[in-house]
Amino acid sequence: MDTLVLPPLHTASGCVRLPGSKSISNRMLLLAALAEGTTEIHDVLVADDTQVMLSALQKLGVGMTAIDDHTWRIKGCGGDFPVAEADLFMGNAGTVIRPLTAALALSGGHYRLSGVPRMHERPIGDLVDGLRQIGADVRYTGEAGFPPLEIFPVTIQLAQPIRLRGDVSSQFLSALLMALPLSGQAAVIEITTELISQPYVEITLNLMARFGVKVQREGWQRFILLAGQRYRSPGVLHVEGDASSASYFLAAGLLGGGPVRVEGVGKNSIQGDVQFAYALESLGAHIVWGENFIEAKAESSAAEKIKAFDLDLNHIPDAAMTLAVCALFADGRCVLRNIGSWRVKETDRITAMATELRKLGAVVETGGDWLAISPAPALCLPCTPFGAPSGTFRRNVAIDTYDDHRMAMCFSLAAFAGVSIIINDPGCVRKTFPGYFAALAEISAPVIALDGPSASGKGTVASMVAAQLGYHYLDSGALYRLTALAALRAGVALDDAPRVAALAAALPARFENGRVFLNEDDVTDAIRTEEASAGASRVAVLADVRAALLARQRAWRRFPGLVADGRDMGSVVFPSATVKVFLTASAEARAERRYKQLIEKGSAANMPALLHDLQARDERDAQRSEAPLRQCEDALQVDTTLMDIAEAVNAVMAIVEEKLPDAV
Ligand SMILES: O=C(O)C1=C[C@@H](OP(=O)(O)O)[C@@H](O)[C@H](O)C1
Ligand SMILES: C=C(OP(=O)(O)O)C(=O)O
Repeated sequence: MDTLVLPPLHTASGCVRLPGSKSISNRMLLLAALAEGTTEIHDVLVADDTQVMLSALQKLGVGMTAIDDHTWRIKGCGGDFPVAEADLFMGNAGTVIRPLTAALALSGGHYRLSGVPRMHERPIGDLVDGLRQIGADVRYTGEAGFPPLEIFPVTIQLAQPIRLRGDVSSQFLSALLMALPLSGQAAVIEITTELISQPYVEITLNLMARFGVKVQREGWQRFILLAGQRYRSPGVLHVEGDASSASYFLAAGLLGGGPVRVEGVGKNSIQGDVQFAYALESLGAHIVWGENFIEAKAESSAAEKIKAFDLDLNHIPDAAMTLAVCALFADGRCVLRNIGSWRVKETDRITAMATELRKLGAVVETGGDWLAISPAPALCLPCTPFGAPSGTFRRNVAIDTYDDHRMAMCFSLAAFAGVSIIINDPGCVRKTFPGYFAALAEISAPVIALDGPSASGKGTVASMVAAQLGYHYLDSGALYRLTALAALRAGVALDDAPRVAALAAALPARFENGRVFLNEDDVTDAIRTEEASAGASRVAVLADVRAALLARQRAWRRFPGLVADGRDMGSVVFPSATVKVFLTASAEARAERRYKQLIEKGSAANMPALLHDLQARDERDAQRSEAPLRQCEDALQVDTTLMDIAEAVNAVMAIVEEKLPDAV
């Protein structure tokens, strides 16, 4: 089995661009297929659950074109699927099997729907009961009440109100609501129980309205659809960022100090899971709402535990799991109520959560629909940005994830206790967020920023420190050299900022085993020539180029950590770096090192000229308006004038040991 070892995490800050919402993506894709006209949907989630929907629609003969990974053009078929008989694979996607069962039951075809073994344990009986009341012929081919299913063509009759249970999953109501307009008849749904997860039904009603179908709602008990309503394409649609996925980063903002900003959802989101932010506020987070972002940070900079809570979380069943892991950091017993639906999701989440939280030392009580968590005294830590005590709590605990993406994602947050956590089968996040761990690393993986003037030895020292720690290594100067080389090779003038920046943004660069490639071309030596060096220094003054390379450099921040060397690592690229070192040496010492290097290579060298060049370069680097070379206030200086390489590495390692003891 694959495992991921997360290092102890201490701080989190930065910005995460959220992937598209699963709930919105799958609804929009289906409604676009059921509509008349062509719909272009942007920012569609790329993950297993949406792939299941796309593959099913494709198999049903719906006309679909991928404009790019995230953008689909769907030619609606008005509910009349071109393929009238098919076997469809539903994976473990509730947002696919429930709505498609209803839509196919009304479509007049013959279909078989099956999924992964866990899908065959997830109930669908209430939906099938509802569909049978209108004459649908849906049969269980395995155990009654559960997929797999077989659907036969019939004539639908909507004489009576449909009586539907709403206490197992809201997806049954959403599914019926989305399918009923296909009948063209008037319809009434009466909910015979409490309706859980209500905000998801609001998403359904909102998106149906965008496709031109209105539903009258009387409380959460009666839903009325007038006859003759048909879905019509609204043209172009955008999917919001996923609010459930946002919960992990917002929680990281609280546990790791923050601020952490998620982009793609904001105060006008149609997803109920944005209400997670209010719950987090009651734990002590400071939340800022924007039009298209939410930001979280710890309320106070003093060492404080987060506040214990007792909350009804029926409205945010998915994001609620994130709160269960936050409870590890609370100052008392926390209770999560009204979460019975957890038992029938990707796994029995109440049991799974209790089992894994106990491994971390928490005392956990469970009921049919609730969970209470009393953190182990050792895990009752002050918020870790302010320094976690070490050595007293369980480290290297292996967390089982039960093929449940949310188990993997929310337990990653336990690493903010300053302990390393092993996530078993981390790939299960592919259900809704394949890039989750990369995104988490970008805001939380430890960074050691090593800045300094040219020839200070920072490249050699940084790569040796990275090797000792088992960290990744970013040679940011190489990116500027690569950009210059790419421009020279493409015949682009080095001061043509827009064109050089475009090259930088799309640089087909690879770093492998100490070699550097542009496409398939090994350019390790080519980027070290005088021409490339001079070019690098020219393109590095262009603001557009620096901006284009910023995201690329930040993407280097991966677990277990990063050593980054350059001139603006601590000031611009990784301002929240845990360790910042300014590595310097007298101009004379640096010129002498250069001189020796050149002589060793058999090149001609002239000491006074080298010294003059270095001083001129220092001056240029310090004076430039974009990210000038300077020592950050929070950086420690290491002067290597009188040191050899081993001594310089030791000096940096001593700082790392002090600031990041668990890395060494
Ligand atoms: O309709 C939806 O998009 C969803 C509804 C919720 O399920 P329940 O209604 O079963 O709680 C939620 O847990 C699921 O991830 C997505
Ligand atoms: C419950 C979930 O998924 P599904 O859509 O399969 O119900 C979930 O994503 O947490």
